[in-house]
Amino acid sequence: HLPNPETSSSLPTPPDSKSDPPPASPDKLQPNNENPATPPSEKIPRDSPQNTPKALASNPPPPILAVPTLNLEEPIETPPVAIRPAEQSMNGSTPQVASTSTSTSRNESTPDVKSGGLNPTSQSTPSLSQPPTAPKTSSLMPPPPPPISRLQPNPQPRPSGGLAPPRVSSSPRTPLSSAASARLAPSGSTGLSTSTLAPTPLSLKKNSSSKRVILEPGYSPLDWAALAGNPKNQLRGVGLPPGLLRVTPSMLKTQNGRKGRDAWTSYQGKVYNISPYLPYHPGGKGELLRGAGKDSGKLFQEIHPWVNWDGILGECMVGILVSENDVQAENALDAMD
Ligand code: HEM
Repeated sequence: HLPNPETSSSLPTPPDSKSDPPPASPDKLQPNNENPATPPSEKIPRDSPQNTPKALASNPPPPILAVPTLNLEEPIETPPVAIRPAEQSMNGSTPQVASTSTSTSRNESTPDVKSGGLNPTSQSTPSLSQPPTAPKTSSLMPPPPPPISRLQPNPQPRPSGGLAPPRVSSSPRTPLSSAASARLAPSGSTGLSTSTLAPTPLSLKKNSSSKRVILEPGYSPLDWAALAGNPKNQLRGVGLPPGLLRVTPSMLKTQNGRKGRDAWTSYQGKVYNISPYLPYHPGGKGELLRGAGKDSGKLFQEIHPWVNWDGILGECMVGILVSENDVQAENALDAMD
C-alpha cells in the first residue's frame, strides 16, 4: 500500500508539479481526481486559470500513473476486490459471531492489514463514496476507485461499466439458468415425442410377420363378442352337467374335436371349449386346434401373450383341470357318456 500512495503523490508532481509549488498538491489532488473523473475536461482546463492548467499537466500523468497503480494492486487484490464486496456483506454478519469462523476467507485479507483490517475490508464499498471526501485517507482510498474508473473508461459510455459487474456476479448465473432451462426443454420434449412414436414401428413389424387369416363374413371379433354375450348360446357345449366339471388330463385328451366331440383345451388350470371359437380365431382354425385335447398355455404365451384369454373365452369355460386319480372326474365323464 505504501508504494501506491507514494506513486500517486509523485504522479501529480513529475512534469507539471515541478513548475508548480508542491504544497498545492493536496488541493491539486482533488482537482486531479475531479479531472480524471471527467476525461473530456482537457479542453476546459486550458481556458480555466492556473489551477486548471495544472490540472492539464497533471491530467495526462494521473491516468497513466493511475493505471500502473491499479495494475500493481489488481494482480494481487483485484480478484479479492471483486469477491470482497460479496464477502464483506457476509462478513458483516459473521465477524460479530467469531473470528475463527472466517479463517478461510480472512487468510488472504488479514495478513495485509490487521489494524486497517476493517478499513481495507470496507475500502471497496466506502471507497466509492469516500474519494471525493478526504485526500489523506484517499491515499488508501484511491486504489479502489481506480479499478472502478479503469473498468469505467472502457465502458464509460455505459456498456462495459454495466457489463463488468454483471459478468462477475449476475452474468454467469443468468446464462446458466437460461442454458439449463433451454437444454432441459428441448431434451424433454424430444424424449416424449420419440416415446410416443415408438409403438407404431412395433405394430408394423407385427403386421409384416402376421399369420392372421381372413375370417368368413359374420365371424369378426365383434360377432364373437355378440355371440358370447348371450348365455343362451351354451358355448360350453350341449349335454353338459350344470356347474363346472372336474376334468382330468385323460378326459381332456379325448376332447380333441374329432368324432363329433368338441375341442377342449386347458389354460392356467381351467378347461375351455374352443370349438365355438374356431371360426372366429384370427389365427385360423388349424392354429387354434393345435391346443385341442391338451394345455395351450405354452403356445398361447409364445404367440400372443397380450390376448385376454378369459375376456374372449370366459363363456366357454367347461371346468377345472384335476389330477388323474380324481374319482369325481371319472363320474363326470361317465355322466357325459
Ligand atoms: C393353441 C392355441 C393357439 C394358437 C396356436 C394360436 C395361434 C394364433 C396365431 C398364429 C395368430 C396370428 C398371429 C399373427 O397376427 O401373426 C393368432 C392370433 C390371435 N389369436 Fe390365437 N392361437 C391360439 C389360441 C388362441 C385363443 C385360445 C384365443 C382366444 C382366447 C386366441 C385369440 C387370438 C387373437 C385375438 C388373435 C389376434 C391377435 C392379434 O392380432 O393381435 N388364440 N393366434
